[in-house]
Amino acid sequence: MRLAGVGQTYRGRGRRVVDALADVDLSVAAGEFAVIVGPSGSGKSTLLRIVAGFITPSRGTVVVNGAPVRGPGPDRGVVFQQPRLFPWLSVRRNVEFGLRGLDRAARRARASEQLELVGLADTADLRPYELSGGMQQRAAIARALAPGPRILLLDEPFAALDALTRERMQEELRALWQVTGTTVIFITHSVDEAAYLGTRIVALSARPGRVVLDLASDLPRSAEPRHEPEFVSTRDKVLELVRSAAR
Ligand SMILES: Nc1ncnc2c1ncn2[C@@H]1O[C@H](COP(=O)(O)OP(=O)(O)OP(=O)(O)O)[C@@H](O)[C@H]1O
Repeated sequence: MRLAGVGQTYRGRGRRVVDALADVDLSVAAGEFAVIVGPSGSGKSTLLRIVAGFITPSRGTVVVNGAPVRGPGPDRGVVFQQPRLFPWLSVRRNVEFGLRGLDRAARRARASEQLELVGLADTADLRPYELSGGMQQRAAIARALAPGPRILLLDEPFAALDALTRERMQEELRALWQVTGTTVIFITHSVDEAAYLGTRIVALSARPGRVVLDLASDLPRSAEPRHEPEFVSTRDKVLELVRSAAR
């Protein structure tokens, strides 16, 4: 995935103009777990929506898997802060939703595989509202992964969860990333989350968002990675830059 000179200016009603992103150059290699962190309003969601193909940027080019992005596609799966599951469909049917090209048996098999992967095999026939928030978000991740995207885009997926569930989900997502080999682009405003998850941490400045830090990170995955000195030093480095860029 490569962004070159990407800028986004929103033109609202009347003369309201918002410069959300300015001149972003960013390459994410296949298999990376890239976390984009920045203060509120730094254009993180805008950047994700551009890569997803939901919006065409005002300036610059976006290339995914060697082809320019012209809209959403099955090569990119998206997970939002709210799970956005269809309440009238079972969990299984929600996961099958993005698999319309396949026949019924193949859809079912693929959905079962994904539900197994996220630990929801036993709840496949329930409706989303019968699941906890963390389980709903796992179902949303299974739905996004079901078509086998090359890139998984997540926009603050754990922000609405309680602290313990959030930590568990972070660990599960790391494990999923390791088994699937999917490239991950993860948006957060939490510096801790960025330092914990990313193999690559990209920090954006306050509006308009510009890249102010692009750091490779290789935390030792011990029993308590958050207690490792590497975690603390990465977090402090990111925090300092995000703070000074927000001023
Ligand atoms: N569709 C839109 N029309 C007009 N302005 C918009 C639109 N979407 C976003 N903006 C503005 O662009 C700026 C960047 O928004 P964006 O949601 O990308 O930032 P963010 O870093 O994800 O913020 P947060 O962490 O608060 O979610 C904000 O000032 C926002 O008000």
